[in-house]
Amino acid sequence: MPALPITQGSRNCLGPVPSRHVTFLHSRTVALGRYKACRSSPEIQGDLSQMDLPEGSLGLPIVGETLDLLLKGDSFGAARNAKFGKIWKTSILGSPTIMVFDEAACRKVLKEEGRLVEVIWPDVTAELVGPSSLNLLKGEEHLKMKRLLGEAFSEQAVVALLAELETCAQNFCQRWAQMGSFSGYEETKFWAWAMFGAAVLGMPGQLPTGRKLARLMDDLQGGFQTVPVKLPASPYSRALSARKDITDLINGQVDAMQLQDRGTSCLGNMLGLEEPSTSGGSPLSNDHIIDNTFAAAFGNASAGPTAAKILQYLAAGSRARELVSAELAARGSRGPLTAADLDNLPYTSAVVQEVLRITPIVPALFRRALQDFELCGRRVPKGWSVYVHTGASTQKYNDDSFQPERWLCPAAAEYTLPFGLGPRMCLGRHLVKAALTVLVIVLVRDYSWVMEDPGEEWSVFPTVLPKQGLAPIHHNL
Ligand code: HEM
Repeated sequence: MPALPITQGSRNCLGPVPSRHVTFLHSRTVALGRYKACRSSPEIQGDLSQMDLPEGSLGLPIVGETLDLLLKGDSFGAARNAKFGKIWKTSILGSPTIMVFDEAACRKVLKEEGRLVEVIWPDVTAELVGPSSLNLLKGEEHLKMKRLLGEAFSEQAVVALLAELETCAQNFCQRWAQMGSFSGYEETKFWAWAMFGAAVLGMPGQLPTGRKLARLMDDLQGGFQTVPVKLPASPYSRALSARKDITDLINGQVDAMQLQDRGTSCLGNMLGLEEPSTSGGSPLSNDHIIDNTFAAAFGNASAGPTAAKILQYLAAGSRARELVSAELAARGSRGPLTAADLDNLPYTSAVVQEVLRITPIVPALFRRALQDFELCGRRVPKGWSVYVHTGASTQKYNDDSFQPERWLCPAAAEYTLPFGLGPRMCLGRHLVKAALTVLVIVLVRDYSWVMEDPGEEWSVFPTVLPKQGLAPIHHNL
């Protein structure tokens, strides 16, 4: 995600910059009693000038604490959490920054998008994702487009895609069984892109689709992690060339849909959308369709690593696998999956929630303060970066336990915000939850596998990914 500082780009689900998810700041240890609990809503106050900034240090002039961050990686945030609590200041990657780990404060900041804070993206986002993408739209324009696109990615729209999601999951599970052993991280990436191809673009949910989109998206995302120099064969030129190839691919799908029928894909749904207007609606412009298909693709970059956790936690012998298996057996359904199947599998749904919670692939969201405001009794100054560590209370990488049961109790909603909150909440959440649930069902119902290293750790800085790629996994029928 970043020409932004490494961290800023990677943030949002978003995928942009998925290979630079900012995770080093998570809270392994929390200093109790060092911060004022954030109970009040973040209010703009008449005079905040007397209010203290959060504790912490801005480090050296210009470089701030960036070198410390690069040297210490994951422990950079953990050490400061232990010292300063759930809100502290630093200066990294050229920006004075407030780090927010308090769950209630995170929720409040995200809900105040557009009033107290706004999302920040690197300049190259306009070229790589597109100026009409949700990521770059702001204020009313963003809300209007989000509402409209919400119809193309709604729960109802996803129900119409269940057959495609099931076929795609079956294709990959069969492939993995035939492979005997494979790299879980790489293969779930291909699954994620084939799933995206099928559900969003109306392509076959098969390996060639997954491989092609994975390669193009790797090149495109590389554009966030390099200097934006357009020399032949430079990584940035490769990113722009990937953008062109994907645009051609989307246009090809649009032409085919207009000639035949729109089908049930999200792209087909977008073609049927009309921009609200007093003089009768007009179809969504081609720019909006293309750029928001890119926004969705960047979002989808988190789906593969999330699915990799399914392989890790539902391997043969795991308790979660036994309970999913028992739940599926009790339902006895063998025909194509239906919305009712997905609605009536509480433990299986809890497994998906837990897979999204543990080792979160999107651990922080990046904002800029639009004005001075108060948070947890401290002042957040206008213009500073604000890193919102969603689900911070549960981010204990490699030191956490997989317990789907936690989602079966009433307090479940407090555990994490895997899809963010407020106006910028994930557009693809219904789709990816359904896709992950279908993958869990097909895998556990029809296959079994063992992990060579069930306890394989995940690295968290600069990217959230399994240290050995979850390899190899041995599959048997
Ligand atoms: C496990 C997979 C996913 C995770 C964890 C995830 C997470 C998130 C999060 C946390 C945000 C909020 C970003 C912010 O507030 O700055 C977000 C936004 C977004 N996501 Fe996802 N996402 C996932 C999959 C998807 C998929 C499959 C799509 C589309 C098909 C998608 C499309 C988007 C878009 C377009 C936005 C931007 C929304 C806006 O700015 O209004 N995401 N996602």
